[in-house]
Amino acid sequence: MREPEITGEGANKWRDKYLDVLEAQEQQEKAYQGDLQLLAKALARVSLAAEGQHPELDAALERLRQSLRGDDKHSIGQHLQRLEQALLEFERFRDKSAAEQSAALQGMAAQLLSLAPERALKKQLRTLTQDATRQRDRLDIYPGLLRQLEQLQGQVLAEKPPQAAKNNGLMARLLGSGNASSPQDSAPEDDLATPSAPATGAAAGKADRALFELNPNATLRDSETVSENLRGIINELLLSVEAQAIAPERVSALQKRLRLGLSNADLLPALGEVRDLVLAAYMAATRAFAGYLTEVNQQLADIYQVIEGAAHQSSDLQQASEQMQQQMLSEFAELENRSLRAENLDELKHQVQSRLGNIRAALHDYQNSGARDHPVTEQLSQLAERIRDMEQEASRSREVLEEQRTKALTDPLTGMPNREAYIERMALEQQRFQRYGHPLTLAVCDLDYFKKINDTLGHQAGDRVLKVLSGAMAKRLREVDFFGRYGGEEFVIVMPETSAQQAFVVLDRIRAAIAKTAFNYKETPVDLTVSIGIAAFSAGESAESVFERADKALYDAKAAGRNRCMVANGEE
Ligand SMILES: Nc1nc2c(ncn2[C@@H]2O[C@H](COP(=O)(O)OP(=O)(O)OP(=O)(O)O)[C@@H](O)[C@H]2O)c(=O)[nH]1
Repeated sequence: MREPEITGEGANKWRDKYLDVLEAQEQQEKAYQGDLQLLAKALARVSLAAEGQHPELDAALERLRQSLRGDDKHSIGQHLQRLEQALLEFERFRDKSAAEQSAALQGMAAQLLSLAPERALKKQLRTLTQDATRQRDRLDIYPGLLRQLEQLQGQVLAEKPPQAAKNNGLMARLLGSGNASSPQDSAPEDDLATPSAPATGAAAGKADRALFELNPNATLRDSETVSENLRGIINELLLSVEAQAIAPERVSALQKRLRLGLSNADLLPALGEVRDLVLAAYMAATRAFAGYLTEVNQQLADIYQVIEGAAHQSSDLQQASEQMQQQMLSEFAELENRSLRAENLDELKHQVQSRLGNIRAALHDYQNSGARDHPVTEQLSQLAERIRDMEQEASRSREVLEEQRTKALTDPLTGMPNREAYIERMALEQQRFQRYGHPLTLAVCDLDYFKKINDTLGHQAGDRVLKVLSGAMAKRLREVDFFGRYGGEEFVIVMPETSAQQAFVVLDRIRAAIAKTAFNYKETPVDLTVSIGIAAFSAGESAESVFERADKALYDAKAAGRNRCMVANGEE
């Protein structure tokens, strides 16, 4: 068959169309080539900018650039693959180096904190440390943090004469080097009457600022003794775990060594001993509980066996038995389930006890269902007896756990609730505040010139003051108020159903009473005053934010001359 002939006009039309398409394609290709070149240029620039981070990454980037220039026979695809590997390696390296930088920043901040700078600087240093911890993956923040640290360092060092910093190196302060207090240290900082009693020695004079620093170049002399602060911390640690119960001789030997004063050579072994005692206490508790659970399991297995045997008895009995078996199986399943979900020992024990109670009730029902005359009943009643014993044991364990919990929430020095207890109580009060909207006020209270008491009368006197003062304040508050030690010489007071103004009236009365009270330490009068910052919760406000405002008000009270209460701005 013949092809239809294309006329001259038709042929022209097709050619024009073809030429148009060809031109459009050529332009597209040109544009594509242009984009490709721009992309290659941009990639080369970016790769140059990324240089200097890590040697392997640099090498991979160089190869990529060569390939982009066409100097390399390998394809870009191969180089990109290698680059990806180098980037993964770099990411690991970057995380590690971020962690190291963060640790170094924190270490530097800790050193400055150990020089006991004034409150505002101390606070800024702590914030900086928190920032370095919270955002440690963000390398871009480090230059800013370093600049901040540099400024703070300048301010701290301007505050502390370099001489004092040099003579009282951190390690020396930690260990109470035996140097006499420098005149700067013992000079009164203010117009408060200086108590007439002589300082109780250099160790006591400097102990207050002790912080532990690992300094590989520190020179240690055997005559140096561990500062009172460190001793206090170790003692508190021993008191707060059950070490006394499991290794009383080791604990009293360690306490004796601490009382007599540790030489530098003894310091590390003593810390090792503390670590071992704490671990031993923990392991003993874990072992005891594991033993208890094994016993529970054994009991449950015994019960199950007896019930299974009973399942083949008379039909009435069999029905009762099957019913009980069902109940038991579901109790076992529930026990297993809840044990897995339990978040702490206390909860776990509670679960075990309540499940055992259910199993016992099921046994009781079974015994009352006509099974009394059956020989298996005797076995069951023996088992029930044993389960009762176990329940009593579980209840005793709960009491012990409750005691431990109370200990964990109590500050061992003052016997007052500690910061953990404050956090717990605050969360509760905040929930109530959100639900009912009744006024809720927080106050932060700080002893004035406490460092001077430590410096002039010694650390033990300081401890005594903290104890007496906290008792004096707590007893003047209502039952519903919360009073706790937040840390150091700082206390917190949570006052439900109280506005900032009402809190001011109460707390200012307490402040005045403290200022008027004659405190004595070994017959030496001690002037005690407190400054208090007060802030009331406003709708939707977080506990941290209220604390910050109360703390700021406390700063203001200090700055305005101390021995006063101040309400946070805008609440008067
Ligand atoms: N004895 C004793 N001293 C402590 C304890 N905790 C913190 N300190 C000391 O309390 C002192 C607080 O000193 P600073 O923060 O300078 O405050 P301050 O001397 O009270 O001065 P202002 O608060 O500005 O009036 C430091 O010397 C700490 O070592 C403790 O448990 N016992």
